[in-house]
Order: sequence, then structure tokens, then C-alpha cells
Amino acid sequence: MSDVLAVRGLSVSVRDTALVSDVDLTVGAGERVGLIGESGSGKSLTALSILGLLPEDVHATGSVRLEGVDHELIGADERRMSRVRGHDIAMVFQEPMTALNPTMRVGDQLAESMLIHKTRTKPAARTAAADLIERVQLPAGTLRAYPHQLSGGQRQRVVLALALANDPALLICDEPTTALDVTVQALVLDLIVRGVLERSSALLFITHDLAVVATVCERVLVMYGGRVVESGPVSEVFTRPRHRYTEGLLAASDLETRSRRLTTIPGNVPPAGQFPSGCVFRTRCAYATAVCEQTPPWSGAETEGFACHHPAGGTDA
Ligand SMILES: Nc1ncnc2c1ncn2[C@@H]1O[C@H](COP(=O)(O)OP(=O)(O)OP(=O)(O)O)[C@@H](O)[C@H]1O
Repeated sequence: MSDVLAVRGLSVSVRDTALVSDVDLTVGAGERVGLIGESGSGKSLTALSILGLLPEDVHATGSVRLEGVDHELIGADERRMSRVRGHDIAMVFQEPMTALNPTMRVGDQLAESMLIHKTRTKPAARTAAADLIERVQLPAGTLRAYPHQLSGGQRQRVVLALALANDPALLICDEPTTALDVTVQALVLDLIVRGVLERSSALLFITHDLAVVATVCERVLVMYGGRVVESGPVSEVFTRPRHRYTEGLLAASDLETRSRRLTTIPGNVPPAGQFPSGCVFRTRCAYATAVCEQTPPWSGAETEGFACHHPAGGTDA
């Protein structure tokens, strides 16, 4: 798998204080990678460094390369970064209003993002905007609405539509559902995963919620004190953590309880051959830890509600 994003030796500091130290991170084409760690561990600064959005007094060194972009992102000027952001890399942050223009109708904002990056002609951008709104399960009338006329969950779905408008190679989500009502969290997660799967976009997903990572991501990196202390497939890191800090994170999390409330994300594809042939339910895998605590052999009653939405019809490919 080729790397869409390659971060090497990333360090971030403010004056003489190191905030992030020597982070290496790669995301392969179409891969979904989680970045977890307690508050203040450096997750957001890592994402902001990739996007070139660090505050003025905060400095990054190291290397950030993106497939298809022929220049280094660390130190790139704003003119170059504004071409990359919203085109090659898109982002969804916790607070949707920061990403939306309060004075513009939703449809105009969506169309504008495609016109600015010249990915659509004007008429095509209008059609694409309508399609994007439908894909995030909002009514067509949303196109004419202003952001303040929408709920938090609706706004975040508009931000997601905006982020996906130019089919980015990489989508970065930083706590995208934390501010949302629990009832819409699963829907927004579902839409994020569908959105990246449909485009074969890579996903870097930042959260402190381990159950969300277990549901959404294939691989995870654990940050502690500004460093990556552990990384690997979700199924390994969450079941056999090697670092004491990860053990603590898992012990302190309500993964088991929360996970039962999360729905399976349609389109999550278990690697072929990892499970018994014909098996439609998974246990202890990156895709099912969040939804299935059963062990084989399964009977109908045990598995009720734990259907795997394998695109090939619920059986191993
Ligand atoms: N502009 C800044 N000036 C000084 N220190 C900062 C600045 N921005 C962040 N920090 C510090 O850098 C560290 C890492 O911050 P960061 O926002 O990356 O953490 P995080 O892991 O994303 O936390 P959270 O989950 O709470 O968002 C924290 O100790 C934070 O206080």
C-alpha cells in the first residue's frame, strides 16, 4: 500500500518548550488510522502541523509529505497550503461553525469550494452540491439554508459534505462527534466512513474515545506526552497493548460498555481469510470489537443485532 501521508520526525514547540516530539506517522491509500491519547498529548497539534494551521508562535520541524503534492508541507507558504487544504487534505473539526461561513447559504458554500479548487464547472458544482447534501442524508432544502438555521448535527453533516466535495486523498477528523448529541454521533461516524470508502480516501481520525476508534479505524497510534508510544492494528493494540500507558487508557475507558451502544459501520471490510469461511459475525477484530463480544460458534440468538455489513453480503470474501 502506498502512503498517502508520510510524517517523519515531526516536532512542535512553542518558544523553548517541546509540545510534540519526533512523531512518525503514515496513512496508506484508503486506510483509516486513529490517533488517540489523553487531553494534551499532542494529537491536535500533530493534525494542525499537517494542515499548516499552527498558531503563529508555535513552530513545527520535520517532514510532512502528501502523495500527489510535490512539495514539503512543513514550512510551505500559505498560498501553497491553501491549494492543498480542501483539495488534497480536508478536515472536520469538533465545532462545525468554525468551518462554515455564517453569511452564505449551504449550497453556495459547497459550490464555492469546488469552484475555488477548479474541480467542477459552475453548473456541475450545483449538481454535485445537491448530491453531497443527499449523501449526508439532509433534505434538499438544506442547500438554501444558512448555517444558523441548522442543528449542530446537521451543521456537522454539512461540514462533512464540504470536506468531501473535492474528493480529498486524505480526510482528517479531530473529535468530529464530541460536541454532538449521542443520538447523532453514530450517524455522523457512519457518514464519515461511507464518505471515505466511496472515494477511497484515507482517514486520520483523532479522538479520545476508544470505542469510536474500534468502530471506525483499522490501525491506531497512541500518543502520550507529545510522543507516539505505541501503534499497530486496532485489534492488536486494543487486545494486547504493549505500552503501560495504553493499558491504562484501555482500563480507564468504558470501551466495553460504550461499544455495545455503537452500531456497526456499514462498509467496514474484514480482511479476507481472517475469519471462518461463511462467518457473518466477528469477534475481537478491528471491525467488530465495538459491536460484538460473542465468541464462536455463534447461534442466531447470540448474534442478533450484531450483523456485519460486509459489502460482499455478510460473508467472507
Ligand atoms: N498555542 C499554544 N501555546 C502553548 N502551548 C500549547 C499551544 N497549543 C497547545 N499547547 C499545548 O500543547 C500540548 C498538546 O496540545 P494538543 O492540543 O495537541 O493536545 P490534544 O492531545 O489534542 O488534547 P485534546 O484531546 O484536549 O484536544 C498541550 O499541553 C497544550 O497545552
